[in-house]
Amino acid sequence: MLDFFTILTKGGIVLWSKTFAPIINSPIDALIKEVLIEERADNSNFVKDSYNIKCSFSNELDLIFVVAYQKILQLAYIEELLATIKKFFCEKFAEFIRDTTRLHKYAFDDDFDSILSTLEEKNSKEQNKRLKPRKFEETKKFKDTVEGNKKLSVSDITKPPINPTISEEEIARNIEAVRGGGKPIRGRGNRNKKSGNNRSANGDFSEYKSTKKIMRVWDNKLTKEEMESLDYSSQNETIGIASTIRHNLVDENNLGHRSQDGHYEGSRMFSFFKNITGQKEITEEDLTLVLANMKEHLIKKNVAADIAAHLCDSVSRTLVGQKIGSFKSIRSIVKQSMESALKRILTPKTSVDLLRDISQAQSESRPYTICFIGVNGVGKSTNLSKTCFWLLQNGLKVLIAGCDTFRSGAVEQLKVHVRNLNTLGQNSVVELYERGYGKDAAGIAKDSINFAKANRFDVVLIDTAGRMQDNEPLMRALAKLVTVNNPDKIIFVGEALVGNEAVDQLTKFNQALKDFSGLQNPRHIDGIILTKFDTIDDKVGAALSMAYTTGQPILFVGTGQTYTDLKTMRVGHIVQALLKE
Ligand SMILES: Nc1nc2c(ncn2[C@@H]2O[C@H](COP(=O)(O)OP(=O)(O)OP(=O)(O)O)[C@@H](O)[C@H]2O)c(=O)[nH]1
Repeated sequence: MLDFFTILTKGGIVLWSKTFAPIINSPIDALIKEVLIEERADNSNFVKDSYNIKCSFSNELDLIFVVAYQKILQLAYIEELLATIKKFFCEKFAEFIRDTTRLHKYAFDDDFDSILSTLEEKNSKEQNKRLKPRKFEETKKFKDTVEGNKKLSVSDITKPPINPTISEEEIARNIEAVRGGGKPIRGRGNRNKKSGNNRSANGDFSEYKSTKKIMRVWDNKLTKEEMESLDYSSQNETIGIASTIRHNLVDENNLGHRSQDGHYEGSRMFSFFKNITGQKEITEEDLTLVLANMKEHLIKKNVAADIAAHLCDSVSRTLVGQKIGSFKSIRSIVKQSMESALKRILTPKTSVDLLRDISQAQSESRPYTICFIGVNGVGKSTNLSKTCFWLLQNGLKVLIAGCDTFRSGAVEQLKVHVRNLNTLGQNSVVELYERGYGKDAAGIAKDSINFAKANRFDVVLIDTAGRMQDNEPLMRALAKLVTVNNPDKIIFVGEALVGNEAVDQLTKFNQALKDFSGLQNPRHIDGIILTKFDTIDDKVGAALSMAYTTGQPILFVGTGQTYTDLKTMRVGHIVQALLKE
């Protein structure tokens, strides 16, 4: 009659369960989501698809007892079953439940079967009584039917009483019966299962609940039910039917597994249970699966794999041992904690107010110098020009230093930008300082700064050649340029398209600045411009990887190929995009 019964902690650990029929569409998932997690009104009764699901809570031991059965059934004993199982289980296993230092086996199958059969038997007797004509004659309904010619429906007769209240005495009586103090309880079909010392040799467990063995009396006074219960003649046929039913109704791929103590553990449903949590301390085990999913998710968003792993480890360290409120899913807690971690990483720790810094330099009567570095083709020259446009819009006088003396066409590219920018701004003043190709870039940068100082430029933007992070001679040349000129800001220009590569680039650029500078206090990357942001949809992981690797802010993001496609980064937007499913 039942489809499923489970006992789990509010922390989501299934202590014991029994599946009577394949569960379709996982109604328990819906129960957890709609009733428990979202804390909808009446959280002990729930109808989902073809199921009625009822649960009962033991607040003392933080347990949930859940039963599912077909909603077309009117099972009058469900409340009583839940109450009896709850009391019995809590009493029997209280010590185990409270001891969270290790896993315990909850050998509860036989007790459960006995309680269920007691109640089923009791219920069927009560129904039989109600169905006896003598009783009907006494009922008003019967009189109405006779007098008013009204027909009785089956449900009029069999419907369970609404909101039956189960007394403590009744529950105690049920338990007493199961423990052996009561009358024999008839088995429910698993007679050949060896499950206790009190079983008779032939597997019939009518004696099971009594410590004293009661022999069957083989007289001819068997009731119809007793006759049926002893008739195994159709067993082979039943097996055949069962295999057909299994074939048609059970998705073998979706079957769960059997636990060490032989309990069937469904697949999806259980994993969902593991995600709910009550007033308990979070353990590493609770987090494993959710964090593995989170790591996968971040990597899909293009976060470098190592960084995704570090972040998940740090979230785990933060959460393990924390006490958390009832029915919050581990997933939502992890998400919340990850959100804070992401915000922390992405929020600038140093000033991103370039205009204020420039104004400071103005007050010192010197040009503010910014050096753009990065690997080949990432958009250094283009985004240097966009930055220049922004500075010009702010009324500043800008000198661009053409220090890419390596790639042919680099200087001409800058000339075009300077011409464009001068045309665009009404009172803009931007000039290019260049000495062609093949010369020492560090020297050209130095000359340009001197020129800027002499000619009262507010800012010098130094364009450098693109170089791969493993090219030592070029990295040495870059370190020299930085050492000689000591720019106010070293901006790393990186593509938003990179994944794992981002970490390698940044680490090696910083390492080169340190190793090849010959300075006691070497410089490092001060900020980042993330280019081609318009091409990555929500795969914004590079922003995180770069900020994490350098500990420096993303000053701007490049969002296209025009001068206005330079935006300041909104931390909230990046975090949202990173966590978006
Ligand atoms: N979609 C898009 N394209 C960009 C963006 N920034 C730069 N680009 C394009 O990227 C290409 C390379 O840009 P450059 O500025 O020449 O790159 P670079 O880093 O100076 O190149 P090297 O000097 O060879 O290292 C050009 O076609 C740019 O138009 C951006 O934010 N979005």
